[in-house]
Amino acid sequence: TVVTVNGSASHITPRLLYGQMFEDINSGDGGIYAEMLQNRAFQQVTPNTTAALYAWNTINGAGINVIADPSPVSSALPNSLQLTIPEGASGSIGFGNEGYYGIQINSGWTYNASFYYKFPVTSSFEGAATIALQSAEGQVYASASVSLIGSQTTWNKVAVHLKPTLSPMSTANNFTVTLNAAEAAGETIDFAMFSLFPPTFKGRANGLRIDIATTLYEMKPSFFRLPGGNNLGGTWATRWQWNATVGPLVDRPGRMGDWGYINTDGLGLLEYMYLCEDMEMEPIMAVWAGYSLDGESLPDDALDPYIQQATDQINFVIGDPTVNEYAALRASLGHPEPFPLTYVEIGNEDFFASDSYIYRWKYFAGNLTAAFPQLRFIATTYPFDPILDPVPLQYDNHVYQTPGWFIENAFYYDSFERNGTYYFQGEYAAISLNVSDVFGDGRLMYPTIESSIGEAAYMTGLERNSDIVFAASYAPLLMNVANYQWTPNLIAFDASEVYPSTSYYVQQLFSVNRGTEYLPSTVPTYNGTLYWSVTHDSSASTVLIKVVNVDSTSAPMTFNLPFEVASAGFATVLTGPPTASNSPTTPNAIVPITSPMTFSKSFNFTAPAYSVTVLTTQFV
Ligand SMILES: O=S(=O)(O)O[C@H]1C[C@H](O)[C@@H](O)[C@@H]1CO
Repeated sequence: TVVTVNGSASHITPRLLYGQMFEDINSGDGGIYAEMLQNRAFQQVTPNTTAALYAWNTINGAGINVIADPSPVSSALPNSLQLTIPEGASGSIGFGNEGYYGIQINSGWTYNASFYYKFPVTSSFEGAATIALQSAEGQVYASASVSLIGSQTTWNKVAVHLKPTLSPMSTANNFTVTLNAAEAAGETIDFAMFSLFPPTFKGRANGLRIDIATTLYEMKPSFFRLPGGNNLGGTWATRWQWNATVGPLVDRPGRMGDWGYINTDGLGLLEYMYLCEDMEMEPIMAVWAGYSLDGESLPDDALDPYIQQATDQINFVIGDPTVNEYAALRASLGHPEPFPLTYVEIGNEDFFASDSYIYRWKYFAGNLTAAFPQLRFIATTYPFDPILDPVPLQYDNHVYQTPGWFIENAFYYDSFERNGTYYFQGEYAAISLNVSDVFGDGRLMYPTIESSIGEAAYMTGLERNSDIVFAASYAPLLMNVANYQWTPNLIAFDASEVYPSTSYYVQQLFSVNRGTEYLPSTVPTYNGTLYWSVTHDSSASTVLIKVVNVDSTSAPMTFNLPFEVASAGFATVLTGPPTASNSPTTPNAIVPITSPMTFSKSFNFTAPAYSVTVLTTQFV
C-alpha cells in the first residue's frame, strides 16, 4: 500500500477532539472520588434495617443501628449510626467500615479521618475512642485517639490524622472506631458523616484518587463530559440536581443513581469543575431536560422550573458573582473566576423521546441560548431526526458496536453534509463480538486488541473528518472490578491498582499525537484492513502518522511525504493477539512500545498484524 501525503492541511484539529466521558457508573464513588468509606453518611437508606448498615460491621458485640435521628446532623443527612455498648462486655468494642471493597493502606500517606458524634442523652461518660486502620484480622496499622464526652448532646465534629506504619499488600482492611468496653458499658452514642481521605490528586480537598486521576491526566484529554449519560436522570424524582451536589458535604443528601447504587454526590459540580481545571480540560456539561429513562417526559407547559434550574447550573459555572447569586455561591465556595465552558448538552440520548424533544429542545435551547449566547448547545436526538427548532449546530452521536462495525464505518462521517453542523462522538466503544446481539451475550469484560484496533480504525475517520467532528470520547471511562454495571470500560481499577486497557492506550496514542492540523493523504480502502491518518503539529513541526492494521498478517507500506524530514524519528506500536486484554490478572499484557525509526521523504513501514502505530518525525 502506497500512501501519498498532501503538504497543505485541509483543516485544523479541533481543540477538543479527544476527551473523556464521565458519569457515576462503577466509577465515581469508590473510584475516582477519593472518599474511602462506603456508605459514609447513611444517605438514602432505610433506618432500622440491616441493609442500611452496608459496608459497616460491628466489633466485639457492640450494637449498631442506623436511626432516623430526632436531631440529625443536617436536614440533608437525616440518618445516624447509633452505637450501644452492652453491659459486661470487655476489650475493644465498636464498629468498622470495609471501604469500597477494600482499603489501601500506604505508609507514605497521611489519612484524614473525621466524623460527627453526640450523646442522645447526656451522660457522665468521658472516655477515649480509638480510630484505626487495621487488617481484617485485627493487625493495627495506624491509630489515633479522641475523647468522647457524655455531656456532648449536640453534634461535634472530630478529626484525626492517621499515619500507617506499614504498607500491607492486602487491601482487606477496615476503618474502625472502638472504645474500652468496660469503661463504656451501657453507653449510647450517635455518629454521622464519617470520612476517610488519602492524599488526593494535586492535593485538592474532597478530591480525586491520585492513581486513577493520574491515569486520566496522562491521556491528555481536552474535555470532560459530565454528569451523564444515563446518570443524568433516570427518574424525575431522582434526577441529578446540581444544587444538591455543591456546598458542605453535610448538606448533600445524595441520590439513588441510575446504575443501581446510591451516589454520595461528594463528587459534585464544583469537584467536577476542579477536576477539569486540574487536568486542563474543558467541561462538556449536560443539563437535565425533562425526560426520564422510565419513559416519562414533562409536558411543554411544565418546563420552566427546570429551565431555571439549568440556567442556575450554568451560572454556577460561568456566571458573574457580582450579578448572579449562583455565581456568588461559586465565589463563596472559593472560585470567584468563572470556569471555562463552551458546550452544554441538552439531555442525554433523547432519541428515546424524540417526540417530546421537539418542544423540550425548543424551550431549553431557546431560553438558554438567549441567556447565554456565547455557549453552544448540543442536541442528543439523531441528526435532523426529528427536525428541531432552533436548528442544532451540534449533535451528540453514540454507538456501541462490534469491532467489525467500527472497521466498516471508518468512513461514517465522510458522507455527512458540510452544512455548518458539528458532531460530538460522545460515546463509542467496541463492546461485543456478537453481531446479532451487541448488548447481550458475548460482551467483552475488558477491551481486547481486536476491539481496540477496531476503534482505532474508526478514529482515523474521526480525524479525517475532524472538520465537522469536534470532540470524541470512548465510554464508559472507569470500572471498579469489584462492583460494575457495564463492560467493557476504558480503565479498570480495584482498591489499590489501576488497569489501563488496550483501548486506553489507543485513546492515549491518538490524543497525545493529535497534531494541530490534518494533512490529507491517499484515502484508505473502504472496509479494507489498513487505515491511517496524518496530522501535522505546526508548533513542533512534527508529522504524526497513525497506522492501523486490523489484519492477521503484517502489511508492507510506503509513505511519500510532502517535505524533507529528519531521518531520526520514532515508531510507537500497540500490538498483540486479537483476544489479548489488560486485566487485574494480566495488568500489563499489552502496552505501547516506542522504538527509534529511520525516516526519509519516501519511506517504507511494515504495519504489524493487529496493530496501531504512531510514526513521528520532523519536517525539516
Ligand atoms: O444502556 S445505554 O443507553 O446504552 O447506556 C449507555 C448510553 C448512556 O448515555 C450511558 O449512560 C450508557 C453507558 O455508557
